[in-house]
Amino acid sequence: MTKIPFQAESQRLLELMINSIYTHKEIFLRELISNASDAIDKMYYRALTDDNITFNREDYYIHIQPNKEERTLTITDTGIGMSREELENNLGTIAKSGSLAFKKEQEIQDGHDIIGQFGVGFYAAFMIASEVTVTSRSVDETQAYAWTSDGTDGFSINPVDKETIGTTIVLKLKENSEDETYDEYLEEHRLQTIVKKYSDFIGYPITMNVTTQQPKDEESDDMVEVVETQTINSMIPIWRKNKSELTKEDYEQFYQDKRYGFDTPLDHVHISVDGAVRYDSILYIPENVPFDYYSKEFEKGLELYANGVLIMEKCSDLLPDYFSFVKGLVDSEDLSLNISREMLQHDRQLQLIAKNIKSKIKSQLKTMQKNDRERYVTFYESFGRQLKFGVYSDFGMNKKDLEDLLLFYSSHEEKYTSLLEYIDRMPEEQTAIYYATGESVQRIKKLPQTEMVADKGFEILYLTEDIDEFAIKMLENYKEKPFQSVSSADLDFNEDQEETNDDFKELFNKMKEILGNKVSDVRESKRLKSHPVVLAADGEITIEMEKVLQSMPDNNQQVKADKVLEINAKHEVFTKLQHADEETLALYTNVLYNQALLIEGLPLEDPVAFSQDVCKVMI
Ligand SMILES: Nc1ncnc2c1ncn2[C@@H]1O[C@H](COP(=O)(O)OP(=O)(O)OP(=O)(O)O)[C@@H](O)[C@H]1O
Repeated sequence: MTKIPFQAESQRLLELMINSIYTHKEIFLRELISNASDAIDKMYYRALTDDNITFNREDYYIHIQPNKEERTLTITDTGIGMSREELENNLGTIAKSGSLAFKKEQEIQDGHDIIGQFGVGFYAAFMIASEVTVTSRSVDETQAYAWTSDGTDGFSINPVDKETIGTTIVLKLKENSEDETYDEYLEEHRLQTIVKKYSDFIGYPITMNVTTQQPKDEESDDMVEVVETQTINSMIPIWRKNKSELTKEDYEQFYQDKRYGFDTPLDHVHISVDGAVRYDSILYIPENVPFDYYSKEFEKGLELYANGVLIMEKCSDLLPDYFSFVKGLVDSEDLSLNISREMLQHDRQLQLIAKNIKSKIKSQLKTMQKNDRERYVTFYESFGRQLKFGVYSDFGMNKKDLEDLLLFYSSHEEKYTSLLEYIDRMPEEQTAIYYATGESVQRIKKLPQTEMVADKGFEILYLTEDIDEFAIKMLENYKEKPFQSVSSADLDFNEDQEETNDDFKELFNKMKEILGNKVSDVRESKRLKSHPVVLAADGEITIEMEKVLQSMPDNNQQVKADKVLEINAKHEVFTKLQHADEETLALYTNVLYNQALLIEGLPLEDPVAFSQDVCKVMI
């Protein structure tokens, strides 16, 4: 039989893994058991929709058998099996395409990365085996096939006899070397320990023929070796266990086993509800942003089990988009097993669970925000953006749910603050929540607009992300305090300032004429102290929003802020303007306007003309 080569990328990953110095080689068993358990799940699920198949739970198991003489370890399952094509496709391709391209080779130091991020599952077998044979018979076929490979260049597939449906994997262990003894995977006790450690919660019995010493007969002291088949896992899924029996490490281990992420979760919630709807759930808040989180490929959702049987891997209806980073599962006795995806959407039980879960996540995050700020900031730096999207999307429908979870970097002690903390610190005479937008905190701090507000002793929120101002605009106010941009043209807390005098007005009109429709108005500034000029915006669209909208690929080019050029009448430059002849006034006006654009981080319309204007001023 000719050899079929591995796909190029699989081949490369395989080499990396076989030769990796990955120290936790024992996880190969977890991978194979987990595949076996999935295969039985599939069988169970199939039985629900196919009347020709009956599923008796007792008939389904995973059996592990070491053979010391032959140095083999065999893992058998009674799952759904694989056809010839499935063997070729499923075991010929490693992980998802593009995964190697994503991870640069030098970043893969110990294999941990590959296993964690992409789930190379089955291939982990080659860390300990020099040859792997997978004999499988699919539920849909009478002919079985054997897939064999030494993991180097390819595999072969041959028809073989197999009476029962399911899969048997024989691992021919590698020869022991100076650094590694592979014989340990032939020891019953070692295998039992690995199963207990990683696969205890698997919902089907994991059996093994275990040798024990027993008295020869009741009266005798003589012992004999007895071999009996034992179930070595407890079969109670972790989510059905009592919270008090579980440690933080158990939850973290489960997170890793389930490959919810490669990181250590920041927090978890274990919920057991026994009310109008009964369910158990474990939810995790990851620490790191998954590599595909902001791509189209990312699918949100929780695993959904109906009474211990996995019926959906990513049930998206269980999570609102703004909590799409949450990982975990829900298991409910009340869900019907053969429910379709479409029906599930309208299922009342599921809607109740989703609602419940949403408020649990919210309160968990609030608690973290209150009790462990450092951890919350880590969370927020990863996923705060998603919360702000949540405030903004669906026409602000969820803003009340989310406003207390938001943090903004603030001028007060230069750290993150919640909105509640902000208003608690507000002096009595302050009526609004002030914010300033810009590319970075450093840049915002230097904005002329912030000067007067800061001088008044009012705290300013520094908004540096694209989404920030959109979210703020959607919120409108927080506990009845309106949000006010320090750049907005109607910012006015200098009540005692006199009306702009008529002479000034005439000058401003002339300047407006010079600038034409580049600005909607030229006015005296009420916010500037030491700077001569600034741009403000009239109306709903701010300059920062204009920048964001213009940078988007859709046709937002038309959306422009109504820009107002504000002049500081107390600045020396203003006296110059007052005494300038027509030509000089045009020159100064253009220079000032361009300076204002630069301060805002807006592009100059004609940099060359600006440079020439500056030279003219200097000469
Ligand atoms: N024991 C088995 N019975 C039936 N199908 C199997 C078995 N083992 C593997 N497969 C099939 O081979 C595929 C590839 O397995 P592999 O472990 O490489 O990745 P995976 O299980 O899909 O992903 P991951 O390991 O990341 O969860 C599986 O998706 C499954 O379809």
